[in-house]
Amino acid sequence: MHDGSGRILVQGLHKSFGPIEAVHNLNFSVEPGSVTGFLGPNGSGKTTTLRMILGLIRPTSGTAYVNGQPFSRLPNPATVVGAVLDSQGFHSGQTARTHLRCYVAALNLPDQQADRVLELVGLSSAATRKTGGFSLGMRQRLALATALLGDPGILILDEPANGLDPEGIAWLRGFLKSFASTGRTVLVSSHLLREMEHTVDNVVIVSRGRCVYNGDLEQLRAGQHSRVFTRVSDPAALVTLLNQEGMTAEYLPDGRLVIPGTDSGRVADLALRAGVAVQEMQDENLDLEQIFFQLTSGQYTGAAPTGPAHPPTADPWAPSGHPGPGGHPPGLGQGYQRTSEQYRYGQDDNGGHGGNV
Ligand SMILES: Nc1ncnc2c1ncn2[C@@H]1O[C@H](COP(=O)(O)OP(=O)(O)OP(=O)(O)O)[C@@H](O)[C@H]1O
Repeated sequence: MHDGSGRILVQGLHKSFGPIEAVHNLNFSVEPGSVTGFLGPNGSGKTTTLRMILGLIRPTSGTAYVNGQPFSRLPNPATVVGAVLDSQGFHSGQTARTHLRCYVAALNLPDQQADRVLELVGLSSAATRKTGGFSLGMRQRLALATALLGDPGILILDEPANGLDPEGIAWLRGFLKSFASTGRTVLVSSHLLREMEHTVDNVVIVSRGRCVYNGDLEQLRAGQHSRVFTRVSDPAALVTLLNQEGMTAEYLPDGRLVIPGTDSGRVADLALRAGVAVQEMQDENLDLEQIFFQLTSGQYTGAAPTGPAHPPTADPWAPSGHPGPGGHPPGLGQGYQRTSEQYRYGQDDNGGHGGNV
């Protein structure tokens, strides 16, 4: 029997498709009573992970538990988990109600459950319309309605905001928050932080199949996410002292150093101790979007964040075939376009994803 906890637990999950390592040693839990965002750039392994949680593909190693059980062992899974991985699979000639009634029959539910879920997702007025004429937003709602048929305690949705207009996103936000507020569990993936920023309470952020942050969104926002750009007379001497103090620094192509997780006062003190002259110093505080970008090593190509501008110069960091200046969000500076490993000084113990964040 499942434990009824409403908890999703992912332990050491790993998936390779031949030479492609889609998911690498993922560990996280999703708790009931809150909305958890599963965030990461395209191709970072979100869908693969959700499919493993739902027992649709077998992990190379590791396990995912839902209510204390692997999904495949859940009795009556539709009453435990409602999932939407794809909102395209409707028969275009069927009405919304007929589509739902097929599932109602398969799940042995009362007929009126179809109309109940249509009402929950705000589609009652479209019950008799053929799904072929549905907008993307209506399809998303109908897919959600299908997932809700078994009155599940857990919802798992893959990119449910894709293609929704701002009104649709606001509706989805209200729906998911109210679902979670009744003590139920929501895990929702997105490659756009901005879409989910006001919807989720907790986030699991993945980049290249690895977890780079797992925790409270507010803590991520409130954490120490400042960095300093500086030009000094002897960068190597300053970097040596920074490293001794447990800090990291990177060289920018224009000769400046960028030092994450600190402020100009501390850097000035260290420069004095190192006996180097400071020629230029600038503080920068990262907003949430920039933090996300930094955590995902510049893989993120979502909505452009705002921030202090940096001089637009030819981008020597951009890998060939990738956009140069203008190909990355404005305001981030060139330091965020390249992979961190290429020019990082000092320690980096989390795979090069901005260890100070
Ligand atoms: N069936 C498969 N066969 C081979 N490679 C796959 C398969 N499924 C996924 N991949 C690869 O695994 C990696 C992770 O893909 P996945 O779809 O899980 O990422 P994602 O974060 O959901 O991306 P998106 O937001 O674009 O859907 C990608 O490199 C993808 O090409």
